[in-house]
Amino acid sequence: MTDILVQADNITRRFGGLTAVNDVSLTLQRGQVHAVIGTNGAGKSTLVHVLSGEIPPTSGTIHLGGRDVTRATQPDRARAGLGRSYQRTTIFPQFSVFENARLSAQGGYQRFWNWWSRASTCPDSSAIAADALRLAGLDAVADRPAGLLSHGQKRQLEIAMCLALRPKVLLLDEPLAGMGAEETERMLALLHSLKTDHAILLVEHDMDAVFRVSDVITVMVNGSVIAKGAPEAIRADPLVQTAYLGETHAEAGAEPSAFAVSSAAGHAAPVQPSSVH
Ligand SMILES: Nc1ncnc2c1ncn2[C@@H]1O[C@H](COP(=O)(O)OP(=O)(O)OP(=O)(O)O)[C@@H](O)[C@H]1O
Repeated sequence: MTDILVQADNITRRFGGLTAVNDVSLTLQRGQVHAVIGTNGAGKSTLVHVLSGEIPPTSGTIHLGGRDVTRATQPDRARAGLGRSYQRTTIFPQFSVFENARLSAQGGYQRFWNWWSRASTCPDSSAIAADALRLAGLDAVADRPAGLLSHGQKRQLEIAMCLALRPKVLLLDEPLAGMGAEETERMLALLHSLKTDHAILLVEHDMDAVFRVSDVITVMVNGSVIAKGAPEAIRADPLVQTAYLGETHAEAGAEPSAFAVSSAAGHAAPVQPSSVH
């Protein structure tokens, strides 16, 4: 059985005369975090929108688990195992953390409607929600109103709500935005633990985090892929250095400041799975 869950081939997306995504191909594989990085306006979010089914590609094809979903709707792709988180928070603040996860589970769990029983007593969606909260490291705060969570915990809850739909693939658009150092560590540990059973696409501006957690990195500039490979290869790629720094710096052999790593040894610290709370 192949572990390639998503195969996108030659994706192009135009907005009028602007080519936001230009002939991009990528695969998402179970067990891997595949990051897509690039300067502002490079086309990263547009690519995520196309993969999730929010907008159609102008051309190209997308296969999910071997099935052609290029023209499938967003709900159809979600049912086929594609989950996504958004840059904005999408939780119900007045509901408890558990209720948020359960509502999400109910959205994805299909059963004959039972008119006379309360939705909150549905054992299936409750079990799925509890599972998703445990995976996301939020079981200890399950009863808290979601609006009272810290920013980092809210982002974890979004991922839990995504997990409650029981996806095989996670498309994560800037999950670290606005997070402090401790929250970032927790989220990286969560991504590290989730990749065992999922294929993860990560769009993220925090380069230190990207280089620590990713197995594969695709670099986009002006809609096109200029490099793809393991983090070490991407860090050393002259084309990438030029794109991020400008030619003069790259020729002088400087490391792009965006790729600077935080550890004293000069290597990014590995993610510690045990730090998921
Ligand atoms: N709905 C739209 N209509 C017209 N142009 C769009 C639309 N969405 C995106 N674009 C344009 O497509 C290009 C790529 O945008 P996109 O948001 O995908 O880039 P990005 O790499 O995600 O940028 P950022 O890192 O700033 O979020 C930009 O020039 C943007 O202005």
